[in-house]
Amino acid sequence: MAINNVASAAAVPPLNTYRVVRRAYFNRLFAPIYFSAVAALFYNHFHNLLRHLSSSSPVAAVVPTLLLILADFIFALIWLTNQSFRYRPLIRREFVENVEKVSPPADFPAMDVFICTADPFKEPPIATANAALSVLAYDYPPEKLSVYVSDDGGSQLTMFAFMEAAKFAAHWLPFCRRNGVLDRHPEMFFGSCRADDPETQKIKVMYESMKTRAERVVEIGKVPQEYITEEFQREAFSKWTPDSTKHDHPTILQVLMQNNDKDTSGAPLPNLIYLAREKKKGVPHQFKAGAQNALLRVSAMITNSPLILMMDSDYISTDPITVRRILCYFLDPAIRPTLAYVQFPQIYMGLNKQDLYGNECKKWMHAGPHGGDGLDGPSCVGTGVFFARRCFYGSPRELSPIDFAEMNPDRVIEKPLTSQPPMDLINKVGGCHFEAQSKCQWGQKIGFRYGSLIEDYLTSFQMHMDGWKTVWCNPERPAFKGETPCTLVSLLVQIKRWGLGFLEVLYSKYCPLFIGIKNLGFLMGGAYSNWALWPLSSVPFTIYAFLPALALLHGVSIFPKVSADPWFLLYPFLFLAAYGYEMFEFCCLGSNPIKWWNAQRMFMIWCTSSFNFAHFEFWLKTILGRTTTSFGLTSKVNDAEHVRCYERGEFEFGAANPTILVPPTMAAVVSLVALVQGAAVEVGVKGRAWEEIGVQLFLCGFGVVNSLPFYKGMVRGDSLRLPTSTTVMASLFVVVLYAATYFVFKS
Ligand SMILES: O=c1ccn([C@@H]2O[C@H](COP(=O)(O)OP(=O)(O)O[C@H]3O[C@H](CO)[C@@H](O)[C@H](O)[C@H]3O)[C@@H](O)[C@H]2O)c(=O)[nH]1
Ligand SMILES: [Mn+2]
Repeated sequence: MAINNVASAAAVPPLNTYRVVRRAYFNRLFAPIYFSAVAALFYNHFHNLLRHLSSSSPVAAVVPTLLLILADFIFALIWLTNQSFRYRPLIRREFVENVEKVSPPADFPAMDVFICTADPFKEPPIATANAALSVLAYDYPPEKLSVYVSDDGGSQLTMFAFMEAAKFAAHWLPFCRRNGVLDRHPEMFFGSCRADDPETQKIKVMYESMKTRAERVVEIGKVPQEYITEEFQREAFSKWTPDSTKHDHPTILQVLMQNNDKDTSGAPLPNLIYLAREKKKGVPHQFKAGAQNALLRVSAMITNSPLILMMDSDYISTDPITVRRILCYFLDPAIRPTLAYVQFPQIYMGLNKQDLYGNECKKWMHAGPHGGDGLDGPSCVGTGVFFARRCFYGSPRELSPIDFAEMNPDRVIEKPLTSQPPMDLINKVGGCHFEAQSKCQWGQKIGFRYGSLIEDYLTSFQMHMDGWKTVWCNPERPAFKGETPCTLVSLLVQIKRWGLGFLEVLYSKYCPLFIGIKNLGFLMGGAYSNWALWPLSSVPFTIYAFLPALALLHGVSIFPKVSADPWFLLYPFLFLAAYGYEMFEFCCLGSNPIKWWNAQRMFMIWCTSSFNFAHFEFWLKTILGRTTTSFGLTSKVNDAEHVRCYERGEFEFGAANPTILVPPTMAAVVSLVALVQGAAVEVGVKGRAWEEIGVQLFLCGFGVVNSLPFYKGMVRGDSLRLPTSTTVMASLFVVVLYAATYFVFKS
């Protein structure tokens, strides 16, 4: 049934409600005060600039002032656009118990689930299969549920794991139903349950055998003959020709389970479909966005469900009623017509107690969407998100042109899948030349949008500009949980990719600062701008990490003297108020001050490292006119020693190529040296009044406190210490910087 047909507007029991959080009102009082202080700071900056221009040594004074103006301007822009998220955050509640009163289960809309995976060695197929099992077991009519796996790795190893998962599902689904299991992710369930009754024991044995087989094939790198026992398996594997590679193979589609198959209790099973879209060397495949668009088209030919759940391979569902929960929005006649998607928060497993690396991303992954929800809705984060299929095809008012009538998002397929899907059409739409030949502007006007490594952000931005609205759903029991890199270098590389993705949007014709504010207004446009400006934070953080310290090393004072002077007092006010509010917001979102501290420290490291490298890569790419050629998939296989170190709460630096660690190490070195030089030589030996260089001493001290894990890493004895070569290289660069800035400060 199409969602538009469900429930008439009359006498619908409430499905959802919301309220604005109280701190929004406090912020409306606080923000104008802070804004006035920012304005005063700029008045002071420009006043100083004019003064310096007429001084006797203008270069030494003007250059630092200009850099500080630039840094503070970017800080101010980020603060200003961040107000969008603080203006009207919502708390929502769903009345899941009313869903069946609005629509009987037989009339629920069908749902397709898309799971993306890209490499069996970085994303273990058993984990992806577990993710699929967690959604196959949703508390939802199975004949209305279809799970599609997109395998950009085009690997038999992944398909094999899914064949095993299909066999296991026939036992697992009725087991979960019968026992009211809440954790329907087998690995998680068996990890936390004692399995002392015979039924659970039996199913655990089955699971372990499936896991062993799936892991074994990855270990040996192929599916051995003795594992291929059925004719349909032989047929499926024969779709790989001897010259098939990851980057060159035809479309491979295999239905692994379908509605006319029955589980062990006799109930129908959901559909489970494996897809490896066609790949050819030299034809751009647009990474995850390309995979999702192929899924959109292929699924249109088979089930064309009006609702689509998107999940990454490192993501699992942790609450079986989640589909019913989102129906509280998709069945609400007041919300439904313009609702593009319902986004759930990214909540991660495996974080250490105090979230050492700030992976939770409270500010961006929680405060941001929470605040966006009170405007036109949160931006999309790519996983744990339920879309209306319709939103990929034009604005709510107007359907875009489509390639085939089958792709019409409003086309309803009433009968469950029981026969072979139309392979001629599927080969066509799954083909790697299809988009280039289509007149429908895939990736530009329809489907997931191309042009940024963070397709989720760009796509949702354009959907909002098309007039769609979105919802942030954050239930008490998390609906999804995911994995996140827990090694420092892989995290920094991931953040670099995200930074590059934002820069690709910031410097494109879709720059939210212009087109966003123009189309969506100051608040919503500001919200999208805030995201896009994220990697630009590297400019002020790098300036503040190096400039005050280098100036101090040259004995130059660049800030107002510490005194009761109001121009000086601006500094502590702006610093403490910004930091204080952020910590307060963190705690309001269920975090604590230690996690906040770790997150702010990590953010500085991202800024000096990941975002600077993202800028470098972006400009290199722009100047050389290259398109992005690599995604830098995060590996989900963690080294045990790294994990132990992380769990102890210590930074682990060991990596084959730690260049990405050089800039934060430089910041650590320069802050420490400048602090010692400032306090001991300037104040101690030369007898300079400390008030003159007080702000610089404080900033260096702040840098030192934030760099403590780096100093510890330098002197630690274990194998995951900060490599000496990195420290030496960073120190050499600091010497170069010191020498280079000599001419500025001594001129
Ligand atoms: O060519 C590719 C590359 C990646 N992926 C899939 O994309 C997903 C995300 O990859 P991962 O390495 O885990 O990246 P993350 O940085 O963790 O992903 C986050 O950031 C992405 C970009 O914003 C979003 O799309 C994701 O949903 C979000 O979880 C995974 O399922 C991959 O299998 C593909 O399908 N094809
Ligand atoms: Mn991921």
